[in-house]
Amino acid sequence: MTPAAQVSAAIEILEKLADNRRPAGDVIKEWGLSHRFAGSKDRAAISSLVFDALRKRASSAFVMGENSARAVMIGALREARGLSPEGVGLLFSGEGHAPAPLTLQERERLEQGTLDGAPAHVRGDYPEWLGEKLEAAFGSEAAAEGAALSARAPVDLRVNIIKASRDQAMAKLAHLGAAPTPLSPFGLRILPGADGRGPALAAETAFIKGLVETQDEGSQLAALLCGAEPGAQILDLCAGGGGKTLALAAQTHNRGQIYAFDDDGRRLAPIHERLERAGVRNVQVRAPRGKADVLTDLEGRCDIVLIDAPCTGTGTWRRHPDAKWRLAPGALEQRQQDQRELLDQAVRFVKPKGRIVYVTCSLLREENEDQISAFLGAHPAFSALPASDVAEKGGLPELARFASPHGVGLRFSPLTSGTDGFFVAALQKGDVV
Ligand SMILES: C[S@@+](CC[C@H](N)C(=O)[O-])C[C@H]1O[C@@H](n2cnc3c(N)ncnc32)[C@H](O)[C@@H]1O
Repeated sequence: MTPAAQVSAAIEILEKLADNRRPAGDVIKEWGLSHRFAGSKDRAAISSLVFDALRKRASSAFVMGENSARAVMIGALREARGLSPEGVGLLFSGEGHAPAPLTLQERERLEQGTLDGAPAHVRGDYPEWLGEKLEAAFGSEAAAEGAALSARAPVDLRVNIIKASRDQAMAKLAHLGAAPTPLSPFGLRILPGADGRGPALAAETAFIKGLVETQDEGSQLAALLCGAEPGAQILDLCAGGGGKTLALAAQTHNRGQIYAFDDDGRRLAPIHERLERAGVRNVQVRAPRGKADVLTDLEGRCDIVLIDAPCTGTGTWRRHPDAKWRLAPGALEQRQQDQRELLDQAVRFVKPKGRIVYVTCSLLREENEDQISAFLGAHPAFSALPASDVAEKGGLPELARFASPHGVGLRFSPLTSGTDGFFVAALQKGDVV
């Protein structure tokens, strides 16, 4: 397919997405199945165009003065890809499978359209209904945070220190331009290409041999801030595919025991292969078994209970830009309910002086600081560790500068830390001295 035909396909997919709240990945896959002539490189290029347009959907529509899929694509070619009006015009030639030529008005908008006077939710490319909540979290920086969330994310890797040092892994990935991440001592970063596509990591020997795992730097920091020491008893209560479980196993140097649980057994499925590849030997996977309580034996025994809570994922919009437009207020309420229940459930596993580490990849106070203050109100036996103590325990005292301005915990975001958005709070059983 020509680049112009790929743009036509992206517009077709954006039209389908405008009518429903379906995940973009599903609609792109469907398009591929009904257009068999498109090869894998075409599909990747189309997917990248769709994601760029979704990242900048509101600002592109504003610049173009219209919110059709075509207008959003045209605007995003300028806003996300920096194409000149001439560059866009070359793609919109009307020849073959290219989209129809630019109208006079479209060209004019491309040349002169600006975000001057645009409201914060447009400048920040997020849904209007979330505006108040993001302002509660970020004040006058809400639009700037949103704009940072609407940029492309790099590919971050965590070096598996069970198998290699960061320098050794970096040398193996030098051909991809891998460089150290600024905050995590085990992170490597690979920047996306001009077309927005990342490297084919699954084919890399360093990945196949378990030297590296894909993990955003913010997620690496959240795992480090658990302060897990070799020999610790750790319950990873929302282990999912095991991203944090693997990081904790490396931090504990395979010593002690990590119990990986998730109430959705299907989500745990990839963990077995990942543990094997990483050379991890101190993880027990506790899959749910009907109504049986598979965690009873852990009551009162854990040094750390990690709750990597289900959340709105507002901190990961760089990687899942469709999620911001699909998010509905009801989903936020449901997640808050899940989080409250998980915090209550975690209590029974913590031993005296042990702690709950509560993590979300959300930026909303409702899912973060507010949850923690409600928990502390209901559970006087627990105290929040100050951000500086959490950072210290994680071996990264300099992270104390990310202390939340809204009370307990630490906050990371694309604008402040260059990572996905994450919130981390540690709640100790017993007084903090
Ligand atoms: C943010 S994801 C976990 C990601 C994972 N820890 C990682 O680092 O790759 C949240 C997980 O919580 C699980 N979950 C939701 N409600 C739960 C509950 N009540 N008990 C245990 N797990 C739950 C979901 O199935 C989902 O896999």
